[in-house]
Order: sequence, then C-alpha cells, then structure tokens
Amino acid sequence: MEKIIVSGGNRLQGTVQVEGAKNSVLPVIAASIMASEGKSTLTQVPELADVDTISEVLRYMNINVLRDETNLYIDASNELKTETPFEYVRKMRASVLVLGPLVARYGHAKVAMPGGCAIGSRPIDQHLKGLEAMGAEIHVGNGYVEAFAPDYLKGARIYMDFPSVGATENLIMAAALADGTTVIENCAREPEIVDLANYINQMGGKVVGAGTETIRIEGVKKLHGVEHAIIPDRIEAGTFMVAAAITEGDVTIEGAIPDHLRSLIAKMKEMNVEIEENDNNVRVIGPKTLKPVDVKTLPYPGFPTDLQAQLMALAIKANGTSVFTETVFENRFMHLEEFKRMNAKGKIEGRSAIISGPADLQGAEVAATDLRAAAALIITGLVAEGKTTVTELYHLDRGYVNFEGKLRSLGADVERVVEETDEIEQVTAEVKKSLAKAK
Ligand SMILES: CC(=O)N[C@H]1[C@@H](OP(=O)(O)OP(=O)(O)OC[C@H]2O[C@@H](n3ccc(=O)[nH]c3=O)[C@H](O)[C@@H]2O)O[C@H](CO)[C@@H](O)[C@@H]1O
Ligand SMILES: C=C(OP(=O)(O)O)C(=O)O
Repeated sequence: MEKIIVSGGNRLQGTVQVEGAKNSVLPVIAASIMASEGKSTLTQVPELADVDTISEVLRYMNINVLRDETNLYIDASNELKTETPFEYVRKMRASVLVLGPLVARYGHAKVAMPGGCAIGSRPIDQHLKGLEAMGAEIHVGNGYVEAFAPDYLKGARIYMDFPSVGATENLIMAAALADGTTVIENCAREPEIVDLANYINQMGGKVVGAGTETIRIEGVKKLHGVEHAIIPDRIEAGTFMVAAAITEGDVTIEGAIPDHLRSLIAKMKEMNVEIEENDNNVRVIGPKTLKPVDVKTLPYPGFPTDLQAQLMALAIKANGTSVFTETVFENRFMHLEEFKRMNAKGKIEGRSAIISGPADLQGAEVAATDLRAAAALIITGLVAEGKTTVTELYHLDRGYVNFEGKLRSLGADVERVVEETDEIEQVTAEVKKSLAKAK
C-alpha cells in the first residue's frame, strides 16, 4: 500500500502550476460522446485517475480515445454502445454524466446507478426528473438506471429543486440535441458549467446563460468534434493557496483565476493572509498569526465544499474559534477525526464543526476519507511537529496530479513510499511461489 510521509517545519516558497480542472474535463469528455462527426482534441487535460476511468468508459462504448500527456484525442463518430457497466461507476460516480449525452444522441442509455460515497448518499433524482421532463421514460432497477426516448428528447422548461452541478451538466447535454428549446431554472453556476457550455457551443450547440441561474438550450440536429482547452482547476489552486498560508510561506499559484476563487480569497483575507491577485496567478503570503473564521459551504459563487477540509486545516492554526457549516453534503467532516489524531481541537454540532485554535499539531498516522481530506491532511502535516503518514492515497490521486512532487518543489519535506507488504502478505506470496514451482 502506498503512503505519503511528510515532515513538518518547512516554509513553502516559489511557484506552482495549476492543472486543468477535474470537474470540467469530466463533463466535457462526457459531452464529446455527442460528436457524431469529426474528432475532439482536448488540451490542458489533467493526468488524473478519474480521467483514465472516464476514458475507459468511452472506450467500452466503442469511442476511440488516445492520450498524449495533457492532450486527449476523442473520436465518437462510430456507432456506440448505449450501456455502461457497474465497474466504472464503482470507480467514479461522475460516470453518470454519460447518461444525458447517450439519451440525447441515441434515445437510449443504460448506466449503473452511482452509489453514494463517504461524503454522502449522492442520489441522482434531479438528473432523472429533468430527463423525464424532456420526455424520457426512466426505469430504475437491479442497480441500473435505463432511459428510453424512442422519439428522442423534447425541449422543456425545468425548475431544479436545488442547483445540482452534475444534474445541470447532464441536462444541458441532454438538451443540446433535443427537439426544441429547453430552459433550466435554478441551475448550478460553477465555472465548470460555463466551460462545458463553451465546449458544446464550439461543437455547434446553442447554449446561452451558463454561469447564471437560468440556462437556455436550443436543440440542434448534430454536433461535431472540436479543439478545446480545459479551464484551470480552482480547487487545486485553492489547495495550494492554503498550503502556502499555513506554512507562513510565499507562493505564486500560476494559472489560478482570481474570479473563480472569490469566496476563498475573501475568507483567507479575513484570516489575515496576504493575497496578491494578478491576471493569471495568485500570490499568497502566510502571516505569523492567523485569525479564526466562520464559513458556510454553498453552491457557487458561495464557498465551495471542495475547499472546506483545506480551510479547516488553516483554521486549526488560527488564534480562536472557527465555525464550519457544511450545507452541500451530509457527511463531509470525517477529516476532523483525523485532524484530532494530530492534536487538533474540534467538535461537530449538527451540520457544523467548531474548531478551537491554535493547536500544537503533532505528526501522526492518518487516513484520507475523501480526495480533499487527503490533501488537507498532507497540508496539516507540513506544520505538525515530527512526521505525519497519510494512507488511502487512491482518494488523493483522483483529484491531484503529483501533489507531493509539487509540494516538494516548493520546499516541503514530503515523499510517497510503497509500504513493505506485511508478514501475512509475504508468507502468502511465498506459499504461492512454492505451489507454482511444485506444478
Ligand atoms: C465531478 C464533479 O463535478 N464533482 C463535483 C460536483 O459533484 P455532484 O455533481 O455530485 O454534486 P451535486 O451538486 O449534484 O450535489 C450537491 C448535493 O446535492 C445532492 N443531490 C445531487 C443530485 C441529485 O440529483 N440529488 C441530490 O440530492 C447531493 O447528494 C449533494 O448532497 O459538485 C459538487 C458540489 O459542488 C462537488 O463537491 C464535486 O466535486
Ligand atoms: C467530491 C469531489 O469529486 P467527485 O464528485 O468526483 O467525488 C471533489 O472533487 O471534491
């Protein structure tokens, strides 16, 4: 098993480059399914486990997908399968994003139901309600969701119960090839939604209003492949901003778009962090003393749930009591128990976590509970006394490219090691070897 070992005490200094956004490239790759002509070339694609997983999904469907470092070449002009098996959804919930594009192009899709994950049940009722409004017949059973639209989808007016990111993306894609115009109200406004809309419009689609609470999509007959550059990952950028601040460092995050980070910048300034905004980067200088902060996670442009664990790490070092309220997911404070193993002080009350700082952080063995918690625990290890070991790194690799290497380039004492297999595993391996010889 792999683990990351980080030794506390080093200030981070220098420049780090942000990758393309995981939460943009996944829906964009899903949308490429709708290109019945031509090929798509996606650039600034992050080399993440989730990108490999969704690429496997597309190959299963008979789509040609080739990767060359941060470029992805997709040719969906073949006749495609309209089903995807559980094995992919098990690895990555975002596989459900192929539902909308498949129903839009073929009038049929059968996709394994995405289970929940550690942070919550994460149902897809909003996705299905919108597809039904566009005329799809939905069957759920045996762990699968199947959508039928033999006369293809029709434009509709859809009011979302709340601004679900994935549901907004699935419905934009479904509407792009529907017959007529669709209006989606109370939809998500994330920058990744705007990036998806831009890609679909480059393909020949007609999407207007992305980034606002109402999006209007005029269905077209067909879409074609295009070249598209993925926007920078605001969550990775924010993660490195916190890493700089917590170590009293001085780091420039190249590629960060300040306008995508307004809520984090505001909260970090409240905590006495110095932040310099430039067109294509953000410079962060961490203070000797941090002030506490109150944060409530909300749909964009509110404070992002994906930066909650990271800012909590910073609050653990602040002089005073901070309150974090998580309104997006029902179970996204599991990292607090791991922080407490490092001598952090905090407790959960309902949907809020109360953090009492500053803590005298001690290195410990901790386990990642989701991909953002993984990053937050490593960041906390940067300022703990002694060594911190972080396991369950498959979480981290879903959302960060070479996280420990980038931290090392900024001066951190951090390495990824492969844990020696334990005795039972070693004995098992030896027995297997002997049996093989005996045959
Ligand atoms: C690949 C990707 O882009 N992932 C992001 C996306 O996830 P995802 O698209 O899954 O997040 P949603 O915005 O859909 O979910 C927000 C909340 O709504 C609930 N919900 C969602 C859909 C639905 O039909 N019914 C329902 O109840 C979810 O369980 C969750 O509690 O947005 C989240 C919220 O910004 C981010 O944390 C994730 O990083
Ligand atoms: C929750 C996240 O991603 P996903 O929706 O892919 O699980 C995240 O990026 O923090």
